[in-house]
Amino acid sequence: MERLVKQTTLMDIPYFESLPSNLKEFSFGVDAIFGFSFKPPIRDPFGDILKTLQQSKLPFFCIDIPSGWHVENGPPADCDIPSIQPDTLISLTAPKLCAKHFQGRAHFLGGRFVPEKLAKKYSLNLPQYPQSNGFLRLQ
Ligand SMILES: NC(=O)C1=CN([C@@H]2O[C@H](COP(=O)(O)OP(=O)(O)OC[C@H]3O[C@@H](n4cnc5c(N)ncnc54)[C@H](OP(=O)(O)O)[C@@H]3O)[C@@H](O)[C@H]2O)[C@H](O)CC1
Repeated sequence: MERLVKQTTLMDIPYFESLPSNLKEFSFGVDAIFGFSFKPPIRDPFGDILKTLQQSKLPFFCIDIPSGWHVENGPPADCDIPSIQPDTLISLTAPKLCAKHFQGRAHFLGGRFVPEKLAKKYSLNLPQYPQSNGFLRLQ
């Protein structure tokens, strides 16, 4: 049985010790398991975890890189390899190449903290954020 644990440090966010079995009762999921350091093939126990999340059909808000995707190549070519298909993608600082494979509903960019000098140095083509907003919708 799943046990909800109360975290006593940091932000005091409660978490489950194991994946809840009633995923269908949730309205959406936030996927922040892996980022740009993920190197396929996926290792245990994350394969089963991603498979369960994928089969839940929940809409996922993916942070930066959808879990199971390669930072540049995107989702695995073999559809039997589990990965998260984002409903919404929230890229950080700049969209990574894998975002070209995004087919979901909305794509946002967040992380307005790159100094102009640095953006010029690395030829980063970053969009203009409206007013003082810290994020914007790309698609
Ligand atoms: N740092 C910045 O300036 C920015 C970071 N951004 C985002 O933040 C994440 C942080 O990424 P990172 O700390 O590199 O870690 P990851 O989230 O990518 O995960 C690394 C862990 O994943 C394990 N791993 C890797 N491959 C596999 C695999 N095939 N199977 C299972 N586990 C895997 C890895 O384990 P190791 O044993 O291999 O070390 C790590 O534990 C970054 O990704 C960005 O999304 C923003 O871009 C803003 C700027």
